[in-house]
Amino acid sequence: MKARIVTLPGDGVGPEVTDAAVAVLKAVAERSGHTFEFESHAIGGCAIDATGQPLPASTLEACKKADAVFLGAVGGPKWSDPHAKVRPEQGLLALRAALGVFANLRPLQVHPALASFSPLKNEKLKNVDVLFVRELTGGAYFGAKTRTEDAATDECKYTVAEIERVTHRAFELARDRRQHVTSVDKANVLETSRLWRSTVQRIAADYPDVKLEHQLVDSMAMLLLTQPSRYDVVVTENLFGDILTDEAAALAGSLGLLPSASLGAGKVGLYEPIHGSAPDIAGKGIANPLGAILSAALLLRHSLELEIEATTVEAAVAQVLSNGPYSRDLSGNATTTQLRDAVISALDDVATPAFLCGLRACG
Ligand SMILES: NC(=O)c1ccc[n+]([C@@H]2O[C@H](COP(=O)([O-])OP(=O)(O)OC[C@H]3O[C@@H](n4cnc5c(N)ncnc54)[C@H](O)[C@@H]3O)[C@@H](O)[C@H]2O)c1
Ligand SMILES: CC(C)[C@H](C(=O)O)[C@@H](O)C(=O)O
Ligand SMILES: [Mg+2]
Repeated sequence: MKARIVTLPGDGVGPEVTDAAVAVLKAVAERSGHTFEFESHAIGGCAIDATGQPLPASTLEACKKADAVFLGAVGGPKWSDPHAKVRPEQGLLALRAALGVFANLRPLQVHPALASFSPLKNEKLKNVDVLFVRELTGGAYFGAKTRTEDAATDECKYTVAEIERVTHRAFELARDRRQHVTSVDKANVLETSRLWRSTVQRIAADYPDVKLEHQLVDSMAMLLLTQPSRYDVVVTENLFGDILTDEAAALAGSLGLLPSASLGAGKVGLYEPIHGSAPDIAGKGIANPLGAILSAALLLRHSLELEIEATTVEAAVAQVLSNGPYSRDLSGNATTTQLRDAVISALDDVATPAFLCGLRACG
């Protein structure tokens, strides 16, 4: 197949991990006979420096025309003045809104070789396989903001329609997994959460084969650490999902490991590792690229519908996690490019005839 992929490397370690993900996608294309065309555009702090805007119109236009968009990370201390009028993160939020990608899928699995990096004991790490479905285009991130000398507000608003569409997505995903949805809210305090809970409860009636439970976000933060294998699909609002998934990454062993796919009703998906621009390690060539590479696998699966190719990349990453090399966040010495090359070389070990044929209908 032929696909056009827009890359938005962004700031800090963003370009370093994007380079690795693109190299893996190119290696997949070479081996399976697909043609992927890449086009890079500016977003975030580097776009502010170049154009004054965190999401230049030319970047957004290119993203809307693409088959899929891959983003590294945005932000950093250079653009973090609390009084700044424009911020890199605004570019990312505007992009998510413009693409209408309301469902942010963040899968968590724990590789057995990384058990010692997790705060959990071995027994509790067994069978951890959680899919977070984070609402991505509503809530406090997108409500009205006010600021005076001595006060500030961020409105948190959700409409029924916004809750319904992400809930449907979560239940559909649960049907193909272990038929269990946990909806996380703060319904004991927040009106938006009470609307969330009643809407999720109503939608659940359309999916009698899927079990629903509700959990308050504060206790969920604890349960995620103490009983992670209890959870299958976890659906929650924007801010809670942001926080819980960084916590989830700690269970996996490093923030550098978790991927994400942001999907909407339209064709274009946005793919990014869940970590940020990691200013403390940027430019050193030591960022862990595996979250970015796994995001590329999600791109293959969800936007290009190349399931065999996606599974092959995931198997290659799993092989690297079993055998090494490991990056600094996992107590190794491997650089970002060494990890990238190790994954590409592992592709050849795990490749199946179906992968090598791609859509060329060989044999
Ligand atoms: N999607 C995004 O673009 C995104 C996501 C989160 C944060 N940010 C932005 O990134 C900037 C820095 O935020 P932060 O420091 O709170 O979070 P961060 O995720 O950038 O870093 C947190 C910690 O995790 C480490 N880390 C992150 N990614 C890593 C990787 N791939 N390999 C190894 N270690 C890694 C960092 O070195 C740091 O110690 C902020 O401007 C924030 O807004 C952007
Ligand atoms: C950079 C920031 C706007 C972003 C978010 O909060 O959504 C990030 O933390 C993430 O998890 O993708
Ligand atoms: Mg985050």
